[in-house]
Amino acid sequence: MTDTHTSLGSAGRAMAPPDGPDHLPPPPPLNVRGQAALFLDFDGTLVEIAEHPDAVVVAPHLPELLTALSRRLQGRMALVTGRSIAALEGLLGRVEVAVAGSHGGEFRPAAHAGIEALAAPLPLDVVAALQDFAAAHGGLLVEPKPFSAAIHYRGRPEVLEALLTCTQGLASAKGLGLKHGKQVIELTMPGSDKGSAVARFLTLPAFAGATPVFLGDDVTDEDAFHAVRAAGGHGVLVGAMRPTAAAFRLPDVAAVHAWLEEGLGAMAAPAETDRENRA
Ligand SMILES: O=P(O)(O)OC[C@H]1O[C@H](O[C@H]2O[C@H](CO)[C@@H](O)[C@H](O)[C@H]2O)[C@H](O)[C@@H](O)[C@@H]1O
Repeated sequence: MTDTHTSLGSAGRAMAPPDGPDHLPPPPPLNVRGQAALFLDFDGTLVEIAEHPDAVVVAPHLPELLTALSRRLQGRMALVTGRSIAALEGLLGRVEVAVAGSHGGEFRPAAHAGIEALAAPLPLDVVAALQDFAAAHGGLLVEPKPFSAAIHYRGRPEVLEALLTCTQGLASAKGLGLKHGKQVIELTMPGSDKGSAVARFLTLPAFAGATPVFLGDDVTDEDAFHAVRAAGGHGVLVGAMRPTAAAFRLPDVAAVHAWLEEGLGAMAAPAETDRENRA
């Protein structure tokens, strides 16, 4: 099944460059000696897309890989997902990594910190309106989150036009953001997206002076690609080529895992780095 979605970032920016290259090179190895900061999307980047949000398969080594990377980067790493943090941890377990969830609506600034709300809760009547639409159209999946709600139309492309009319009306009436991802439309509280989440991480002491890298597959990751570019870093598009603000590309989830493992393998543990610095 193809994943059709809009060609605009969620902030409505055209993804640069619209007439840009038809291919992008693979990213350089993670800059282990420098001050790399690593930001990772989840669905389509760390796990393959599945027919249902609960059906994704987490590779057994993935939680350990993420925790090890975060430690080696001395906390300069975060997962930045459209899922709620609770849903993410339901799949991954409690990984020791900073996280932004619900498209930047919720924020855990460090591995062992509490979760901060960066947006007001979505009004309950918005979720009810999406559930009414879902019931009237053969039972689409509605995924409520603390600061956004997703309605999935995977396998039901015929409802897209009506769904866009419904969600655009709700977004306009309630002053909400609308994100059109892979076979999903999400309504979000205004003022937060993956770009604002990355920018917030970069203000934290742990990320000071870091050169950020963001890996993501979906158009909703374009806000984050813009944010890392603005901070002197770069985005890595995962999947098929499309107009994007990313500078590099990896073809699939397997290539992402291989790139992360290569980066981890090349990294000296902090204790070893200290020894090298003293030598
Ligand atoms: O930002 P992400 O971590 O990539 O999350 C984006 C959305 O991912 C999930 O939906 C997508 O993945 C599902 C499982 O592969 C798939 O069935 C669905 O069609 C995709 O849109 C998740 O359910 C959403 O809440 C996330 O916002």
